[in-house]
Amino acid sequence: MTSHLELRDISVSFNGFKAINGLNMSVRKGELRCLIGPNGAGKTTALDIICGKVKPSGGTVSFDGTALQDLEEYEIARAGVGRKFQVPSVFRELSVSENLEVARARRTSVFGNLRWNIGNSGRPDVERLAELVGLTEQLDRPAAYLSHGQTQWLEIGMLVAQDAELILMDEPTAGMTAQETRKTAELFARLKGKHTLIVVEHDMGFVKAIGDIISVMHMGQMLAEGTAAEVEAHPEVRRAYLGSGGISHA
Ligand SMILES: Nc1ncnc2c1ncn2[C@@H]1O[C@H](COP(=O)(O)OP(=O)(O)OP(=O)(O)O)[C@@H](O)[C@H]1O
Repeated sequence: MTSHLELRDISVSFNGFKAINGLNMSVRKGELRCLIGPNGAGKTTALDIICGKVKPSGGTVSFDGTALQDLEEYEIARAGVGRKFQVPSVFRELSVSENLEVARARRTSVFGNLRWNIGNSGRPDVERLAELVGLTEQLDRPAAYLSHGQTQWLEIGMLVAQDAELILMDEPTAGMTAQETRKTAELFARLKGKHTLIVVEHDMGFVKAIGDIISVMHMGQMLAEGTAAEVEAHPEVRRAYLGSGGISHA
């Protein structure tokens, strides 16, 4: 099967330091890929490259056959790539439904949200989006009053409302309670298949709960890929995590 997203021989330097050094990664359409690795491995930078926040000094990023590496951030967003940052970018003074409306208005597809059969008919669409991300009871609440977990779900709902085909997330469960983390795993299971997801995570319990294939980065390169059992047993992965409490404390 041809890949949906393909990073080939990507390099990035910051002031002469090679943060990414010959990175390769292929992700299939509809896949939920977890990206793990010790601190400083280059995971966040890899997401920054895909969404255009950081430009590679070498290599190519291909998404659905389109070369992204030379496009501007807004052009990459328009091509269907959505990024969720660690600090959510919701409008705190607007209600949940207003935030979802704003995101729907930013949608690039003229056919409505085909992935979820969410069309152009107004509030019922917003209600369906809120249901998807578990915020039905909060529809009329200002985003400022949401819990930390609810705010993360709202931002994910906004990416769905924009019809982002590829959703990139950096540590989405950081700061969440155990119950919120569980609900997030359930949400990701619903999104998988309809969207392609790349999730950078340190919580191995969460990674095991959601991921099919796990990619392990180390020193700006791809060290290993496989199931949780495969990467945990991989000698080089074990070596990379030496001194950091092991992969379970990634
Ligand atoms: N804007 C920048 N300027 C200089 N160095 C940077 C910049 N961004 C990242 N780096 C360096 O590049 C390397 C990779 O950073 P990155 O944040 O991608 O790693 P990470 O795997 O996401 O780490 P963590 O798990 O700690 O978030 C690190 O050594 C980091 O200090």
